[in-house]
Amino acid sequence: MSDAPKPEIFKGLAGVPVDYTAISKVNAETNSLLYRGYPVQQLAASATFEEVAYLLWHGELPDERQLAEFEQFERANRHLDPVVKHVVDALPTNAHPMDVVRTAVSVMGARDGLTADDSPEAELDKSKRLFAAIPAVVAYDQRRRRGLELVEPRDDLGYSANFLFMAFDEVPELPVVDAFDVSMILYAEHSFNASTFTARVVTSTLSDLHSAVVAAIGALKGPLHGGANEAVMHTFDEIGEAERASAWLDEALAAKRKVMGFGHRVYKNGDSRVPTMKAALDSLVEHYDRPDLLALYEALANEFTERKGIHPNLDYPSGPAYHLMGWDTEQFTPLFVASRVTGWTAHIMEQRASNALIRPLSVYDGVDQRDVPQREPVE
Ligand SMILES: CC(=O)SCCNC(=O)CCNC(=O)[C@H](O)C(C)(C)COP(=O)(O)OP(=O)(O)OC[C@H]1O[C@@H](n2cnc3c(N)ncnc32)[C@H](O)[C@@H]1OP(=O)(O)O
Ligand SMILES: O=C([O-])CC(=O)C(=O)O
Repeated sequence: MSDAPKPEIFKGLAGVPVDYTAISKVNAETNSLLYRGYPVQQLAASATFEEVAYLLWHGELPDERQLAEFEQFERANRHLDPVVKHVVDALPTNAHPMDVVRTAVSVMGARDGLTADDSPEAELDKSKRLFAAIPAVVAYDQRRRRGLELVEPRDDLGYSANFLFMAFDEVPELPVVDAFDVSMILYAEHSFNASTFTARVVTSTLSDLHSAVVAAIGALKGPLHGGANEAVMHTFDEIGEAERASAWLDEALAAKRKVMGFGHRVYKNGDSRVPTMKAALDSLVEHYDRPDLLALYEALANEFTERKGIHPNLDYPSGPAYHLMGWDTEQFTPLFVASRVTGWTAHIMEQRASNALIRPLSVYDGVDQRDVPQREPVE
């Protein structure tokens, strides 16, 4: 090994700014999150997810006419492509739903007539079509696992109501639609998180939009990132009831386990999105009359934050919220995909508009140069 001084490295790129972005601002100091300048809490309170998607792509909220046009486009592109359905049907029901949605997006890419066209118009068109098409994959995947038939979309319903309708074959009640829409808005965008950065790395090689989204889905699947919303529900199942939270935590901490749904790379004093998602969870708890679930939520959050000073992130309230709506636990992260595809594609377009190949340096830390041993030729 060389004994030359080693340059400083920033493991996990922690704290390293790598580019500018105009899409969102995560501010840990003020505990705030802005999408194109708008506080996410205000958007969650007064905009629909369709409006937020439009905002992320275009930089401005739509006016009435623009929104009507976009809604019409989204409703016209909601159907599950029969070829995608055929592929999904061929996958085993024990395949993880994230593998299914990743495969479905890959099939969509291979079938997309615009794959090679990276003009801004084509990229926007592909983004909107992915946004419209992913809910049918996620909803159908849950149904096929339950042995149920595909439910066709309804074009008289908004994005969130229709998404839930395709999954559960009934028009959901308003508090449920509202909570779901809030979750979609909060999950939509979060600057250079691991999956978005992955999408930007793939785009930086001048690869296509679908390839970047497929790679981003792979990054989101991990439990340190989007997979945590599923993991939170497994934790709740393990604990069972509020009274057991403290004893469960004793064991988890003694075993040096990570407690899923807590902690964040950027926010160290709490995730800006949690109060809004917690309010949505509260309304669901009331709607479904599940104070027991809320008691467990509070018991674990209070105990862990008090002991370790580590706060819940967005996945902590989202997990139980999706559970109350009736989603299977393994479908929680695909719901995150359905939302984050808006942020990913906005970043893909931003990266392409001002591209530089992303290729950092490594510091070699292996054996010094040496010669390959010469073997005697075998007689
Ligand atoms: C939408 C999202 O993607 S939000 C993130 C979702 N992910 C999770 O909820 C998974 C659980 N959380 C974690 O693993 C981490 O908090 C991360 C990966 C999100 C952020 O991690 P980092 O910024 O790299 O912080 P790091 O992992 O170094 O944590 C610092 C210390 O806090 C501890 N810590 C952080 N989060 C947790 C946690 N959830 N449970 C237990 N300990 C934790 C670490 O073990 C570490 O302790 P140490 O200094 O004694 O080694
Ligand atoms: O920003 C991050 O590192 C993770 C996160 O909260 C997100 O992607 O929403």
